[in-house]
Amino acid sequence: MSTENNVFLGIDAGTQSLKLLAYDAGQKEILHVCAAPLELISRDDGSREQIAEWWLDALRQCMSELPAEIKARVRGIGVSGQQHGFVPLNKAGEVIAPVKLWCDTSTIAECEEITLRFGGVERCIDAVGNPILPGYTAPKVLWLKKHKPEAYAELAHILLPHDYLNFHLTGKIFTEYGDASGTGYLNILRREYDRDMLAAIDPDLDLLPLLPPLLEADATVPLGEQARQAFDLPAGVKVSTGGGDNMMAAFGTGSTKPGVLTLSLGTSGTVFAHSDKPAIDPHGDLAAFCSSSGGWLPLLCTMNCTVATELTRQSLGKSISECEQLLEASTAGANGLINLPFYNGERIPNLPHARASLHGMTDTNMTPANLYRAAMEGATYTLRRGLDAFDRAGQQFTAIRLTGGGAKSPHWRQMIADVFNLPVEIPAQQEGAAFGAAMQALWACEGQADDLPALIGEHLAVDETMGCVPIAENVATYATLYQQFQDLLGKQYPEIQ
Ligand SMILES: Nc1ncnc2c1ncn2[C@@H]1O[C@H](COP(=O)(O)OP(=O)(O)O)[C@@H](O)[C@H]1O
Ligand SMILES: O=C(CO)[C@@H](O)[C@H](O)COP(=O)(O)O
Repeated sequence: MSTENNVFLGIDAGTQSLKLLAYDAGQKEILHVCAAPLELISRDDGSREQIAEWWLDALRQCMSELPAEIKARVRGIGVSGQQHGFVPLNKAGEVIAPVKLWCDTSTIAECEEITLRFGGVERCIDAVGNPILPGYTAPKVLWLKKHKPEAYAELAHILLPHDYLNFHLTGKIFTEYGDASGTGYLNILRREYDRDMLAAIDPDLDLLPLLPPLLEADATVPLGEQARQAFDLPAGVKVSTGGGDNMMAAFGTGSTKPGVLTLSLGTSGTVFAHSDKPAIDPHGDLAAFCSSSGGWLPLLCTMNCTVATELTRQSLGKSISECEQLLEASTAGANGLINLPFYNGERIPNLPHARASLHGMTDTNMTPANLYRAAMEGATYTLRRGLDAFDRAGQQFTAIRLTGGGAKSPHWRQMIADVFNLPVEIPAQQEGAAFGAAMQALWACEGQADDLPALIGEHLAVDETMGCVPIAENVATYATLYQQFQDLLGKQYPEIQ
């Protein structure tokens, strides 16, 4: 089928903003990108929540900015969403509680309870593929039962953020394997909901009927009439299944075939690669997720990526460009300062109780430049542990595709190349998750399911001017510094060894 003039929309509901991207598949051109910021509710008990209606407000705002001539050419929409959030709906389809997000660490007790009932961490990993961690959806469901019993009594549907946006667009409740694999209750080996895990979450209620049906990755659902009218879109628009933001970034960076390592520098930091078979990490560092293209997507996620750089930047009262200058004015190792950046606990390493700490402070190194560099280095070293995990699994890579807001920083790009000792490539289409969602929509709506990597290869370009290669001298320095960071981590948190 011809893609001439056809436009595909990618919607990415990230933690800090919702973005809308319009891609002209015929001209291979991004026509429009806009974003609406999102607030975050943070409490000292580790709660990190958003109100689902905020995402709809943000979507309405972005849609209202999309020019009518582009809207008229829209054929498909793909939705990317921050993973793991629990959107509880009642029978009427109304959201009955604030959404606990991927970065919420208030459910440590619930994780322990579910893990114990299921038979221990090893059994969770062996049977289902993943341990039960505070970021995942499973403990959030038990948390609602324990902390908001009135809401739990009304619970009729358990959705994820991107499922909820799809529900708003289509009027239909469904999900897909990628995002569902981040719940903790999808058995990633059998690719079905795990009844034993559901019983471990709530032994008193059969949760299975509350879960959305799983659609295949290349399925589509018609845009609902209500959304079509509200957004002033043409008839015949289809919505693809979408997926978690990392699954969509896999489309947007080319990690839809083995051998391409993607690193995302967003609120969270992630390192992931496509796998044609289930990839279970016995250490539990790589989450055994499914992809949203029919395969699997082993992934390491840290909760403190631009969280670390942003908190430091804000406390220094500097702009992003001033912080770039601070990086210029500092050298590898931040003159001895080391930041263990666990501001609201951490997913990997699994330290939900941890708090950030600064080490090696002297009367000469406490400068804004060293503080900012140490935050960025700490966030980078925790991601470097992802490459170690892929090494242990026998997967090697020749380059890194970088995406997420932090990829805009030239100094961070060079730091990644030096710490990972791999060339860094920057996709020309920079909004990896939103572009990936548009690519999934193109793939599914135009019936081009046969050769996804070829389709991606046709549309995805690498920006040759923005890439960088490791600098030998820095690689050697950072190898020593990374080892120092690892040693300090082991000393501070012996439980992770
Ligand atoms: N040049 C830069 N240097 C460092 N961080 C940056 C730069 N540009 C953007 N960012 C950070 O990127 C983050 C947003 O990234 P994004 O991937 O959009 O996040 P999310 O998807 O989690 O909402 C913000 O915290 C922002 O400060
Ligand atoms: O929890 C994970 C991955 O397991 C996070 O990557 C979230 O999906 C949030 O993404 P961003 O808002 O940082 O893009």
